[in-house]
Amino acid sequence: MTMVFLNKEIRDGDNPDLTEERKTATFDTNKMAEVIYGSEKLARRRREISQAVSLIPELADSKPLPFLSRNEKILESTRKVTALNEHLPRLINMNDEDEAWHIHSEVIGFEGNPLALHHSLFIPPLVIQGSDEQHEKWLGRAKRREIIGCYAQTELGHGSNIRKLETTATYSLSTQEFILHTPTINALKWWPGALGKSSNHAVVVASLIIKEQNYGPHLFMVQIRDEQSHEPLPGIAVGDIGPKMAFNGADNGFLGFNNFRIPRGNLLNRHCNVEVDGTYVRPPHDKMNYAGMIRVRSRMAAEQGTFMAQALTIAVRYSAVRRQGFLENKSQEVKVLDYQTQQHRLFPAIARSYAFIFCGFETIQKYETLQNEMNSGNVSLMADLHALTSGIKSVVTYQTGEGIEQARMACGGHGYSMASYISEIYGCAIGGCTYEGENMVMLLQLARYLVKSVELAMRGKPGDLGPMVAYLAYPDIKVDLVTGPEAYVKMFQHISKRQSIKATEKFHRKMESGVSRDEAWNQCAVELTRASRLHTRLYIIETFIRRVDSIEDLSIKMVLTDLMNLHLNYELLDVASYALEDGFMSSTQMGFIKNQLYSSLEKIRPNAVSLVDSFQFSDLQLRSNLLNFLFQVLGRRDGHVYQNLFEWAKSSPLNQTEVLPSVTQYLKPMMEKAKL
Ligand SMILES: CCCCC/C=C/C/C=C\C/C=C\CC/C=C/C(=O)SCCNC(=O)CCNC(=O)[C@H](O)C(C)(C)COP(=O)(O)OP(=O)(O)OC[C@H]1O[C@@H](n2cnc3c(N)ncnc32)[C@H](O)[C@@H]1OP(=O)(O)O
Ligand SMILES: Cc1cc2nc3c(=O)[nH]c(=O)nc-3n(C[C@H](O)[C@H](O)[C@H](O)COP(=O)(O)OP(=O)(O)OC[C@H]3O[C@@H](n4cnc5c(N)ncnc54)[C@H](O)[C@@H]3O)c2cc1C
Repeated sequence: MTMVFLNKEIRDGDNPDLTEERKTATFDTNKMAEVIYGSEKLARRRREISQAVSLIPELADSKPLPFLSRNEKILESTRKVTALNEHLPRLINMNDEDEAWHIHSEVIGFEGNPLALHHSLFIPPLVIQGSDEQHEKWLGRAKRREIIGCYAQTELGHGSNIRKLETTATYSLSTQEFILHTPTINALKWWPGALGKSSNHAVVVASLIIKEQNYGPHLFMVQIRDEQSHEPLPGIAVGDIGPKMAFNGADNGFLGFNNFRIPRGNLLNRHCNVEVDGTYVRPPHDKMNYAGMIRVRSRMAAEQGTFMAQALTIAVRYSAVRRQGFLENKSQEVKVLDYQTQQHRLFPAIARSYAFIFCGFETIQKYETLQNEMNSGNVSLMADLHALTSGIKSVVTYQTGEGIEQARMACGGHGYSMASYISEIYGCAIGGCTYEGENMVMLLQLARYLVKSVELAMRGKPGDLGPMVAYLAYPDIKVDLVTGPEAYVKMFQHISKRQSIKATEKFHRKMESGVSRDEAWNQCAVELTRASRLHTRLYIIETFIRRVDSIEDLSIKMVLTDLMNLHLNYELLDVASYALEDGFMSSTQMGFIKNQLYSSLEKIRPNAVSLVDSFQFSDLQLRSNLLNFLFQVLGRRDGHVYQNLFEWAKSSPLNQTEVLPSVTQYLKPMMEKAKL
């Protein structure tokens, strides 16, 4: 059986415009996939999994998802995820999180499903915060999916400020239980994915109260529904919070407790504990209970890079088959991908997708190191990684939203149709600006770290700065951008350093003028968030350069160098005003950057389709299902867009009858009345 991804193997039936694009590539997409996903084995496994899934009819969508009601979406996503469950052990390595993620996104798409958070937010905190005994009790059951869980932290009244969560877990000395209680409407848990209708367990975050003292947010394992009847247990109110911008195949929920009792052993107590007599045993780090959030944020760069890559695959392929307008040759309209404006819309976003994925691999590895260190009691890396991942999650989610929106606009009218699938990807990805820490809030967390680092540098202690911020103490030496990437890094370092120092100095001046610390912080917050973004963008650039440096295959290195140069020039141009302001960058350099950018667009043009093909998303993943639905969508690999759009429209439920009730009940009488 042939794999459907090779650019060498060009299928006869493909749109000739796309075939032509694939022939111009200077590299092999399978080789590029190895670089994107980390190794030959990982890339091959993804292809094998996609191939295997495409051969199992019950894993295909039974209808185009946008035509389903909310109830149907939940039913359909649950049907698919439970069918998938049956096949999983045969299709993937069950201990491999990346394989699990890949296969779920193949089968489920972006609509969400009632088990998505079971694996990403219920099991991980149990692993991280639960003791061996607690693993024994719940982990096996959770992994076997005997129980379904979610992560219930956010409340109606509080999401960002976790210290003010109002759900209480009060220790009862007499019964050695915790009493969970929701004192007000505001204290209802609100938002947790899969809580509304599907889960029967939840990791609940509640303020721990012992002898009237509040010890802050802690994690508790709570059974919320009966395992047989699935009815909520007495003392529990639970339900769905209604439709959302996206994720409508998932049941985000609310949850309230009325003096609901759980055993003392349900406090997840690997790192902290409440002893029988109510003695509190502190964790080794104050924010140990937040470790799970660092984990999720550390995965967001790669995740969001992949979301953007999917939208770009759709937009770039479509742009290569969409012909409109003329350039020099007036006998044939051009592919819209030949317009410089179209390239400027799409190619920098392709570069960012690659950059985010490369950066993501580094942050995931950093988290794994942290996890190992934490397991042996060393929490010294937590602050650095919290700062880094706070910045990264904020920058990548925002820029991914921008990139996907550009991809949609680049598809013109058809991008606005749900047949493009881009709006669904956008709805899901843009949620990332909010979930796992609202972006501004997280940028301000990184800013705390930057301000402290600048203060250290100011106090003449550059040796105390961690490697990520060492540049804050570097001297300013002008650079010649012609010399290559290192000069770009130095220019970016100058910009980032200057903004961090400016924001810190402003903060200090405010306090010196008598403004309180908190108020001064607020009055500098915009400048502080700017510093955080610049620092993070610098970090992403550095990870991109590191990755390209490490590549041995020459053809891959050359095209990735083009992509990296595009990224460097695009990013620097975007923030150039910071360096022009103090004369660090000259207007001649500014002109150089622009010219480099335009020349990068030209260099990338012949490789554009193959750069997105290299992500190796199957048509199923892009909701262009090969088995059941030959008529979806814009991003299909074979490029046959128009006839499939027509089939898509014909399948709309509105077209199942010629005359709708809206006409007979309202329009017809109106027109009749007008004739009288
Ligand atoms: C299956 C495939 C299908 C494809 C489709 C699907 C795909 C999408 C995939 C997933 C998406 C689906 C669903 C999304 C699920 C979302 C879940 C959630 O959102 S869970 C809830 C997340 N909530 C948050 O993130 C809340 C954010 N707030 C906070 O983290 C804290 O409140 C905040 C802002 C950090 C402040 O905490 P606070 O206790 O008040 O601390 P201070 O600000 O006072 O800081 C004190 C010091 O502590 C340091 N700190 C803070 N946090 C940490 C930490 N985690 N680690 C280490 N240190 C930390 C802080 O820096 C301060 O240090 P200094 O005093 O400055 O030294
Ligand atoms: C799709 C989705 C899935 C989710 N899944 C889950 C889940 O599974 N489990 C769960 O527990 N939660 C979940 N959440 C909730 C999510 O984590 C919170 O919505 C998020 O942390 C933001 O908190 P908030 O809603 O309180 O926003 P708010 O904090 O109310 O934000 C509103 C505005 O106030 C600003 N703001 C707030 N505090 C500050 C500050 N200190 N400084 C400056 N500005 C500030 C913000 O920047 C924002 O502009 C989910 C949310 C979404 C959208």
